[in-house]
Amino acid sequence: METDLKLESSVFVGNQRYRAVLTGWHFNWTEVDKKHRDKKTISVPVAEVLAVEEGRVEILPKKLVEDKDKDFTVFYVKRSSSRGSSGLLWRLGRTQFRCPSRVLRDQWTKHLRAAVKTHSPLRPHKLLVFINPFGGKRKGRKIYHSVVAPLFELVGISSHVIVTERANQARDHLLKKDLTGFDGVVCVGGDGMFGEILHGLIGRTQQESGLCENDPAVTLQPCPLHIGIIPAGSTDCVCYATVGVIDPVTSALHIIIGDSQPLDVCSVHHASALVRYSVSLVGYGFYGDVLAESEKHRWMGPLRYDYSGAVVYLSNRSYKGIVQYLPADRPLSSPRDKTRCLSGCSVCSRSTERLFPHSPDSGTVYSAQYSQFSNVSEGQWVSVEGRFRCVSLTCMSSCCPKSPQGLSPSAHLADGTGDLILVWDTNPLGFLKFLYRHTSTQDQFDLPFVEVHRVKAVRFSLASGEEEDAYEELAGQGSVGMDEEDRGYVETVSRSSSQQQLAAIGTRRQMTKELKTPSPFLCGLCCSKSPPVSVWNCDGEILPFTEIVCRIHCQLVRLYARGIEDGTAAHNCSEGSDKCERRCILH
Ligand SMILES: CCCCCCCCCCCCC/C=C/[C@@H](O)[C@H](CO)NC(=O)CCCCCCCCCCCCCCC
Ligand SMILES: Nc1ncnc2c1ncn2[C@@H]1O[C@H](COP(=O)(O)OP(=O)(O)OP(=O)(O)O)[C@@H](O)[C@H]1O
Ligand SMILES: [Ca+2]
Repeated sequence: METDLKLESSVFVGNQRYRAVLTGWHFNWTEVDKKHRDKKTISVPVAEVLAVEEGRVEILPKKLVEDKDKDFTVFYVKRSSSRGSSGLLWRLGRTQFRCPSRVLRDQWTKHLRAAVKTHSPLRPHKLLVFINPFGGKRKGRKIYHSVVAPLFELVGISSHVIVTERANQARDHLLKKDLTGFDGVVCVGGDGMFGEILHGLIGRTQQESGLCENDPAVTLQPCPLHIGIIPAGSTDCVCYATVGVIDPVTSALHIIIGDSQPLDVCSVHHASALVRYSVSLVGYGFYGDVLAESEKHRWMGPLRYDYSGAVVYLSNRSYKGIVQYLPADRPLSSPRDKTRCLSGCSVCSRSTERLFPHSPDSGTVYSAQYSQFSNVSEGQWVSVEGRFRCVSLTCMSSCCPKSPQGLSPSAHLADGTGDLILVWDTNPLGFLKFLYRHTSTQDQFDLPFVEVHRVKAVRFSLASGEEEDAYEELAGQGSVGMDEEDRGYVETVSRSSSQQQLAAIGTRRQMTKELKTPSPFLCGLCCSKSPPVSVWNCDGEILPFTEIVCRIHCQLVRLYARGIEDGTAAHNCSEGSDKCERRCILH
């Protein structure tokens, strides 16, 4: 590997003379202008140089190369803020340079290309791309061919593109077909399509490692292939929460430079069998009901969630259940610490160090010890029982355009924990307040009927006899009137603990009764009886079981992303500074 990648010379950009410097992590060019003292420097981290081409090159509307002799063109990542989103938009920056001689031009192209190789080792050469032609507004194919493919072509990425013809085709392909030579898998679609890639890659990796996915106690093997998401779906929550914007160009550029964002994954089990994996939401009650309702209105497209959300809200349901959770070990953070997991997050970096102690960059030597689960004793589980509006488990903030801070604004993408949000039954206005706070920066956990815990596993069961009662009640629905308990009280909470836990954390038994005060305008809908059981929404899929066990697996997959870049954290990256690594935001 070439070590001396420094180079400095005069160059021209248009008619203006510049001093160009390649040093360590950065490529800078500064205007040489005697009149102005404030010299303008443009500084590009080498890791964000996309391509270096001989000549004056343009790629749109089609590739054009002129003046090949003393010229070279540098394509790089250019940032701009995005109104209404958490992160920054990335665009293709391009500068055409003219050198005093061809020899110098050749030196520049050679040195820049070598520096790029050294500073971004994870750039993909060959990608497997799945396009869902029916996702979101059905624009997947157009988005890929008009926006993404030209960028991949510019940087020389070869891609094998499969336009899916049926659901689960991408998952099955990844489970069975030869994947030799691919550096990563890209999905063009929404969260459902991402879910297919997630299941295919995790399943394939465990098959090849001889590991059993059914047992929640097994430490799974992290996937070697990176996942890229080109957003073209309805919610695009995974893209938003890992990039900060929903923008195909930004996502394509993260893929091109080989950014790497590890992601926690939750495995969901029922009766000793794996049911599904989740990265954003495992939700019972409100979110399960919204999903079930929305399936009836698929024709509405992305709007179906708002419509179904309103219908379900107005039906005013709550459900009984027993929730048990394992609190996170030695947590470095808390769901209410008001911090946010942003690009370069120190909490997640510490998890990476613990998980991969011998190779922080490549993540190949996996320390199974860190995420041990099998030696957990029954007494470590905390148990709560009662009636809930919703029970949600999220491995990350799950921010999305509907909720720019997310279900749990301080959750981390890659810390090996999830946040369990328990919303106890409450009156309709209280629940509306809780939902409404998701749309602003107001704290949705600062409500008396909401609690949140940082956890590594969760179990959900129906109260004993509840399941049979549930079926009986369902069968008799319509003829069964409301009894006193259902009518009079919305919050009947009983939290029980196991013997050992009583000793460890003290009694957590509590009974709260609050008079139900339905708002008059909701009467027609809200006074009908809740069905006895809800369904689980697992990243937008309805689970076929009610009683489940969930376990969070630390950093099981890696995405071509870097977490949300905070535009407000811009710092001045001075010319020639080697201290600013590629994590710097705006220069
Ligand atoms: C008053 C306004 C309240 C707005 C409340 C907004 C809360 C939004 C929280 C969004 C959380 C998204 C979590 C991500 C889940 C994804 O893995 C999954 C797959 O794509 N998406 C869904 O399941 C799709 C789930 C979609 C859930 C949408 C819920 C919409 C609620 C609307 C409530 C309206 C109340 C109106 C009262 C008259
Ligand atoms: N060719 C296809 N025909 C039908 N369904 C498909 C096809 N390809 C993929 N799917 C399925 O379509 C579902 C939705 O896809 P996707 O996530 O891309 O779009 P979406 O509009 O965001 O939907 P959702 O809101 O359910 O995530 C996925 O679960 C995927 O399994
Ligand atoms: Ca997490």
